[in-house]
Amino acid sequence: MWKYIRRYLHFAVLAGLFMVGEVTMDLLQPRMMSRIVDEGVLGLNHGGVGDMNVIWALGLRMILIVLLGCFCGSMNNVFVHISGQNIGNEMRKDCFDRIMKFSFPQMNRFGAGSLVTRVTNDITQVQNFVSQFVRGMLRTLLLTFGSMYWMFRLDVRFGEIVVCAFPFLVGTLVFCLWRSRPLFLKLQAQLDQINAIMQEDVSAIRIIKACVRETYEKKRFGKANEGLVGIQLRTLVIFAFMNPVINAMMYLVVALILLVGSFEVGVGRTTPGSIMAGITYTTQLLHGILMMVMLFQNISRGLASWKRVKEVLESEPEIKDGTFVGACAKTEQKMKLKTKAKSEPGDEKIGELRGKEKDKESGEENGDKNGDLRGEIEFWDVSFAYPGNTEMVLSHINLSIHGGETIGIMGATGCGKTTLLNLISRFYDATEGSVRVDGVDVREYRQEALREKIAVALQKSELFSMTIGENISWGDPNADEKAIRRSAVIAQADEFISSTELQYDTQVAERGMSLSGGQKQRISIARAVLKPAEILIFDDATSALDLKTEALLYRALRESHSDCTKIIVAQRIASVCHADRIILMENGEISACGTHEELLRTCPAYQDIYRSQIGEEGVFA
Ligand SMILES: Nc1ncnc2c1ncn2[C@@H]1O[C@H](COP(=O)(O)OP(=O)(O)OP(=O)(O)O)[C@@H](O)[C@H]1O
Repeated sequence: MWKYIRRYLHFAVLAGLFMVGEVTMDLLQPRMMSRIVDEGVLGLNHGGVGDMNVIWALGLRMILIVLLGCFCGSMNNVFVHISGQNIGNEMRKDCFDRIMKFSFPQMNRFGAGSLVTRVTNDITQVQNFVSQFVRGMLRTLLLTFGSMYWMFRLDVRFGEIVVCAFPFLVGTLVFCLWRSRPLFLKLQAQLDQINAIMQEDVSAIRIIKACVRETYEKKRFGKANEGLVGIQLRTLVIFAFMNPVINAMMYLVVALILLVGSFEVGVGRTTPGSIMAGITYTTQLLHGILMMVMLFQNISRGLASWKRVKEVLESEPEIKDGTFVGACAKTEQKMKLKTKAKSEPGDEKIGELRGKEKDKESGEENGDKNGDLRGEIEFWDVSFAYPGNTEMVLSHINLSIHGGETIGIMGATGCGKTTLLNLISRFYDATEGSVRVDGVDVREYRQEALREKIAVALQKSELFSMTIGENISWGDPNADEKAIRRSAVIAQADEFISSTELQYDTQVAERGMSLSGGQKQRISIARAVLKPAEILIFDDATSALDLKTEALLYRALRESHSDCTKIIVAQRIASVCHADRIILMENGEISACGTHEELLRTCPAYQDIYRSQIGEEGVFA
């Protein structure tokens, strides 16, 4: 936390200085009151005759002190909040940056609900803790020890009474802190649960309504909410006992001071004004201690929250960046020069691939390792198991995809198609073997450089609450209106967008709730198509489109993106029949590879799929 505090230490120091000013003014007042009573009212120094001049002079000085105290207090608040808010702001930014670098398993480990609680509620608690610490701790300490000092100065016995009460007060505080800290950790964990249920329920509201599960979800949410209330009550009970206990102790101190003070006045060792000042100091001390109670609540909660924020900040991204920045910035000119490389299809053996690699590496220099390659992908004996699992989801995949080639991938659900694609973008690292893009192992790339080469459209379209145009240009923020419209035309989205009143300025509701599944998919495809990438991946991205629209889309794509490597995962033969090669996957392995015609002739599994979809034959003719 010091790292954050250090950046705004100057504000914290200024806050501290103003706090010293404020407390000094507070501590001066009882002394003056005592003099007004003793000298001005009772006239103890003038033979028992009161002195109005003393009352006026000290009264004016007291007003000045109050005003100065007010100014110092206000300035202290300003600087406390500047430092607290800025520290919270920096932490939120750092947490967000860190989360963006998390691998998927890391995301799963924390859970979306917990991450949201940590970045919002937990950081607010830490922010409060810092503010309270800077303001409250210093004030409490100065007020407590300052009051004690002045009580000793007034009368040694007053000081002794307070010193005797002090260990009991501190003991009560420590006890409460010790009992409440684990509860605060539980409180934040319970908030995680509530956030997770809220997120799930809000995004699944349609299915909840459709299945009439509102009552069930209400109960689930209610249970989590009751859990939160239970923990909150347990925490409050601890502090609810603490306040009266401390109050009682302090009133006992006041009573003792009155008792001892009356005796001392009787024997002429002290004055009534000093008793008054002693009681005021005791009240200040009480305020100090009560503030400490508040402070300890915030410290306790803030420390529990800081532990959770620290877990996020200290989680090292599991997927580490390489240094290779690739030749992705090598522009259009190269794109035009590049001739489409469509060599003979077929699996290449690792030995041949390694031989090819050597040839390429001979030309590698100054980061231009991959020379003129664009959109070439190779899988070298790749096997993969999800982190924490031992079962291989992919085994011994050997595949070479040439730049500009169109590859269709088919296979039963759960056979590993998406997993295979995830390895290209390096969302996961291969467990064995290596994946290479443009001749370079994906682990050597800076992730940003690698992913700049790749545009992805998924089956579940993620849209944002912005206009349709902005959703499309999200793929390339520099794209102009013409380019946005062009990609929408390719994605067969222009027609329905143009038919709306605001066209590309139509606002999309959160998560695209205002659009149909097919419309969402087409906008996502337009976004992917717009991105100036070398590899275009469609992971079941056209599943919600009718066959005619899908056929038109792929035809437009073939014309507009002829140089781009295209990988199309689909369940329908109609979606992949025009691909240069179709790969059939079974249980994490490539079971067949060839053109549509070749597979129809030679592959029984493909023939089965074809027969089951025969009603659609007209479309892939
Ligand atoms: N994050 C994950 N952690 C653990 N196992 C996973 C994870 N994601 C997928 N799997 C498992 O990996 C296997 C392959 O999943 P994958 O999503 O690649 O299949 P798929 O062929 O794309 O399926 P579909 O056609 O249904 O989308 C499945 O058995 C799945 O349960």
